[in-house]
Amino acid sequence: MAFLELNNVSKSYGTGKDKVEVLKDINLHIEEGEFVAIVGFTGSGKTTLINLVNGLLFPDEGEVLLNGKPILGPGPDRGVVFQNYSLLPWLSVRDNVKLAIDEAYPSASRAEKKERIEKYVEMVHLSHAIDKKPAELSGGMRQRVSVARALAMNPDMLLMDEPLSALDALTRGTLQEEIVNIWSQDQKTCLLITNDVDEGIVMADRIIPLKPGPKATLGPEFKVDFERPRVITEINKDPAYKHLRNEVIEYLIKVGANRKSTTHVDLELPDLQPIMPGRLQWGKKKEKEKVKYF
Ligand SMILES: Nc1ncnc2c1ncn2[C@@H]1O[C@H](COP(=O)(O)OP(=O)(O)OP(=O)(O)O)[C@@H](O)[C@H]1O
Repeated sequence: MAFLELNNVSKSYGTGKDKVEVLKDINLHIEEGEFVAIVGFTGSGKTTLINLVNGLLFPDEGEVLLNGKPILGPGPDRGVVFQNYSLLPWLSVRDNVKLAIDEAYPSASRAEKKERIEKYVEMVHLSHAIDKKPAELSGGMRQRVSVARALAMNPDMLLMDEPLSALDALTRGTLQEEIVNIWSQDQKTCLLITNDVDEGIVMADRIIPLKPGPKATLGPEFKVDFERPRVITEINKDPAYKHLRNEVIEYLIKVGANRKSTTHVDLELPDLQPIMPGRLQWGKKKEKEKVKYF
């Protein structure tokens, strides 16, 4: 039994002639401690898929099981990081994180909660900004708060729905590295939704494409065997990296073209960019980032 199981899951919105069949026959098994990236096209149903795991949606057919039990709703066992940060603007960093801790540890003492808040805010390098409000933070800092808030609940699983897609390449790279570092310390099970193949390769153990919808289903998995920590400036010189990247991209282009020829719908491809010298070199620029945030 896998830690997370989606068995023959289908999900539609609407009824009658307005019915949209978004996901069809999704089968996904994730082992405890594994980091899986789902990479897919805009509008293919990635958020629908993560909401089925989060417990905000329920399948029309099939089952979603966590630790062998059906998911009945959201819970502190699953921490979620969204694309749009979803912080409460009138609360400080401290109080945004506290909200999550209050939910996950309602009977903890005030001192225990304080210690926990400070530990996770420090983990994402934001101690200096703990009393600031979201409006006083950059996009990258806000996303760090989201990550701290999700982790502070000590969830069994971290769900990330395109958490970094609104960030610039440097901040994105730094946060990818930080999330992976935290993941490797805590060995949470992670499900990442992304439209960036490089992000999947740098972060995940497996990349699984979600084919374009309607009736989107999962494609074949691509194993990512590179040793960790993965530094993009190192692995992008590796022919195996280029080979894997091209394999995933070629697959996505192929399924995108097939779907386009049968549906007459204009598909927006995921973020497929050629490898450029200097792109995503956060390994080198991390020091600069530190100067900015510490
Ligand atoms: N509540 C809803 N009611 C009706 N249709 C919906 C609803 N939510 C999503 N859809 C439709 O389902 C499809 C998949 O949406 P979803 O948000 O899961 O895709 P996505 O892959 O996450 O997209 P994006 O990459 O643009 O965020 C889209 O066609 C969308 O319009």
